[in-house]
Amino acid sequence: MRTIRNFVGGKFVELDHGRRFDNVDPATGVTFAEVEEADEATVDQAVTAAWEAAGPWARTPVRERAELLRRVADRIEARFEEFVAAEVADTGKPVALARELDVSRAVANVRAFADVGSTAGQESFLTELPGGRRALNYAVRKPLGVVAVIVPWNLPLLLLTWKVAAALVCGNAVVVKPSELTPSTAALFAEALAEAGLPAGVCNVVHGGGVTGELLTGHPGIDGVTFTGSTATGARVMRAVAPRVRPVSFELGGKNAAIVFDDVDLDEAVTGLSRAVFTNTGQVCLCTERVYVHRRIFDDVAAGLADRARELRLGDPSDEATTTGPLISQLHRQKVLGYFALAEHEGAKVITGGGVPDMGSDLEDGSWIEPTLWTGLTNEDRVVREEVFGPVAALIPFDDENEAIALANDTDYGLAASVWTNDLRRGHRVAQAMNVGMSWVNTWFLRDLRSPFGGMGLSGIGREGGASSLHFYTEPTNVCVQL
Ligand SMILES: NC(=O)C1=CN([C@@H]2O[C@H](COP(=O)(O)OP(=O)(O)OC[C@H]3O[C@@H](n4cnc5c(N)ncnc54)[C@H](O)[C@@H]3O)[C@@H](O)[C@H]2O)C=CC1
Ligand SMILES: O=C(O)/C=C/C=C(\O)C(=O)O
Repeated sequence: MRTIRNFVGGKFVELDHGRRFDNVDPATGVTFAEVEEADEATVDQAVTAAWEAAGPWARTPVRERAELLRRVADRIEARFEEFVAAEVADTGKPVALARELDVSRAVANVRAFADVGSTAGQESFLTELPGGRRALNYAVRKPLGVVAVIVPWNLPLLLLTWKVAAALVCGNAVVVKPSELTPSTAALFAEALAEAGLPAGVCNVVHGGGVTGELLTGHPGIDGVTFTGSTATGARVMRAVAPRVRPVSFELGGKNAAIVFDDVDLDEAVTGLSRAVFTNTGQVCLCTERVYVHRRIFDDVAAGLADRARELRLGDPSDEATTTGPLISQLHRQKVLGYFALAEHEGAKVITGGGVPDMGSDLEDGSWIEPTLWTGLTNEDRVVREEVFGPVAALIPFDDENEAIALANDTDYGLAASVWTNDLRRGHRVAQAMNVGMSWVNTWFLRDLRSPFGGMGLSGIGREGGASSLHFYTEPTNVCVQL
């Protein structure tokens, strides 16, 4: 069986402590690789390698750093299908989705940050003082140093490249910890870095779960942490870095709302909502789990969305026609099934799904789940308040715009929202009234990588993307020169 190793100081290292964990295909339940777990010494070596590489890398001209990143993007593109296969094996997601979303976005992320980083300007102000004196203020941005990058299992390569490319173009060195459930594309990415000629130690990859994560975030050599994952783990990371007061960037969970007004083109809205609820088996932080629908079209939207759910093709992820894979693990399925039971206990009417599908003998040990829609719930119910992170949504009627806004904003999260209407003014007005980091009108998950991305409330701290990433991954020193 293949062994996935840690990448430290530009090399894959073999550990002799014997601690390994299984890499399981969630579509079949079959273990197909094993992974060496990074212990304290390995994490320390990775941080030390990063620390030693950080100075020379920061002094490398930004256009050279950007050029190197473009070579990394070329290497991912050259090995595109290998990356796709690795992502499919780790996550069980359909091959078409891995191509269209995960690996394409990885290439785009790396190129986007090469561009953003190498074309960024700096702030400057001409300061005019009483008596005609003048001064020039300008800010020089410096990398943080060594950044810990901790990413989850739902979009493993997309999220890894989103953070690593931005950190590197800014002149930081990084230590990345992918999820223990999805280590494969991080290992391939390390190979792509070496092929592109990234100096040893600038990017290191350590494997493991929460224990390895804590060794990394608690390491005194870490100068900043960027994390995507659950709110509970985000809080633990914050506690780990608090004694050394290091900057954090957190993109956490969501309980995202869609608002559907009665002037929509029904077919178009239902198609968009179906993407928003079911993409990646509902395992995207941006996925919609609350759909507020104008009462006049409530039954039509519910019926239309239920039809779309039934049309999804669950099956072998390597089949080009498959639209929907399993959940990431049996453990996660137990959590989602717990919410199915809770929804029924809270009085939900299940309009489609609600259980475990019969997938036939080859896939029966996978963590499959039925796309599920509920009506009959209110904002008081726990399933309407807590993140499920599965292919589920509650549909709730409203009577007017103000009520819809109040219902959508009635949450402790604040990541994303979508508004569906053909009234231009209402679209802008309601999108702006959402207490979220990202608000879409008549679409969902349409991304411009230069835009700020992140959430408020329990959904996170800070923004990444475009200039927001450059701000997080650097510290400005303001210089004031009297003229
Ligand atoms: N993007 C998102 O919004 C995501 C949300 N989730 C939510 O979180 C729930 C739990 O999923 P998990 O895999 O347990 O997410 P998690 O937040 O615990 O895991 C994310 C990453 O953090 C690492 N990690 C875990 N404990 C850590 C610690 N103490 N210090 C540093 N790193 C640590 C994990 O190994 C993984 O790499 C899901 O059911 C879902 O609701 C999960 C993944 C992504
Ligand atoms: O488009 C992006 O940059 C990110 C999308 C999704 C997540 O961050 C997530 O699911 O965690």
